[in-house]
Amino acid sequence: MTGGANSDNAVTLRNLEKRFGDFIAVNRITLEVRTGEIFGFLGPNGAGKSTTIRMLCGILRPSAGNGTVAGFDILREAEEIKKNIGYMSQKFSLYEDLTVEENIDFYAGIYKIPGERRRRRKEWVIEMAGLTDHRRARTATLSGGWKQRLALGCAILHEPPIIFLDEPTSGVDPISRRNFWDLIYQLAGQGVTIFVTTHYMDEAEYCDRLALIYRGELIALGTPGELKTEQMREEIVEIACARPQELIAPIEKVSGVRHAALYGRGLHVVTENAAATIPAIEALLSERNVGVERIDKTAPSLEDVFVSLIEARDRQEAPQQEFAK
Ligand SMILES: Nc1ncnc2c1ncn2[C@@H]1O[C@H](COP(=O)(O)OP(=O)(O)OP(=O)(O)O)[C@@H](O)[C@H]1O
Repeated sequence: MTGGANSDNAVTLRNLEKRFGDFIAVNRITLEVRTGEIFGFLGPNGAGKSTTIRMLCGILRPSAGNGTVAGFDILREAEEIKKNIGYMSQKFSLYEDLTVEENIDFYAGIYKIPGERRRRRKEWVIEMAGLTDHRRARTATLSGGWKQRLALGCAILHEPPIIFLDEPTSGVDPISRRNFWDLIYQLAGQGVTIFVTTHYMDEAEYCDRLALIYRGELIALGTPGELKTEQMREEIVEIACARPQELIAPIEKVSGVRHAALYGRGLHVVTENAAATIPAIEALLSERNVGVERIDKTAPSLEDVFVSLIEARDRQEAPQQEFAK
């Protein structure tokens, strides 16, 4: 296969698998990412997200299966893929001892960007990252948000059509995260495909489509809206009350209740049947003399959906096992 920017799919995976000895880190994942899409790749720690991204970027060889990135075969055309993607990990890959400009020059050299285009791209990165007044500052002295935008700029100096971001916002403050996502939207608006892993549910909501992986397997795929309406078999009861943390254990003993978790100032209870659960919880709370400000059936959040899908998978595989985040 030869590469091509005109393909409808920026990424395709067919039964992609990675084994480390006997351990299966990525288990036959099949999916497609469309050109220009912001695709979120989610899953608990150790689910296999980074391993998948490393195979897609041509850094790690799959044990089985195949795939393409920017139209290039991940098994046979890894070098072409590296030229056509940007990759940024949570570690940012910046040289702390170098200045902002020196870091940009270093990456421009790696990507072999020639003269005039190099100057133009360098100015673009400095402006995009808001570093005009700090271009000669040592990178070590920059705040986390600035480093993050500089790292993104360095990763996309060569204007790749596809960008892989592996937990790009971990460890930066909420305002910086928001600014970072504004940049992501701008890039996607220009037709760039974004493949991003994150642990933050608000960021998952910003994605066009999401894949959830767990223990190396793909367990859900769809838009945030589809996942909330189609993937969730249980219903959610939201409770606003005092001392919600003390109520988790007794509520989880109510018949039909699968799980209860703190949510804002109250609780989200995952149940087989909200209509039956609400009176049972009301009775329990009145027995304990806990005043309830509000108790209602509500739409699930993405976090509810993910917790529910992961717990369902755990029950299928090992009925006694508890989900450890
Ligand atoms: N080189 C390796 N050798 C052996 N096991 C590995 C190797 N790389 C990853 N693993 C294992 O594969 C599993 C998946 O790891 P991976 O880093 O892909 O998870 P992740 O979903 O990215 O997790 P996190 O959110 O913590 O980054 C983990 O159990 C990890 O310990």
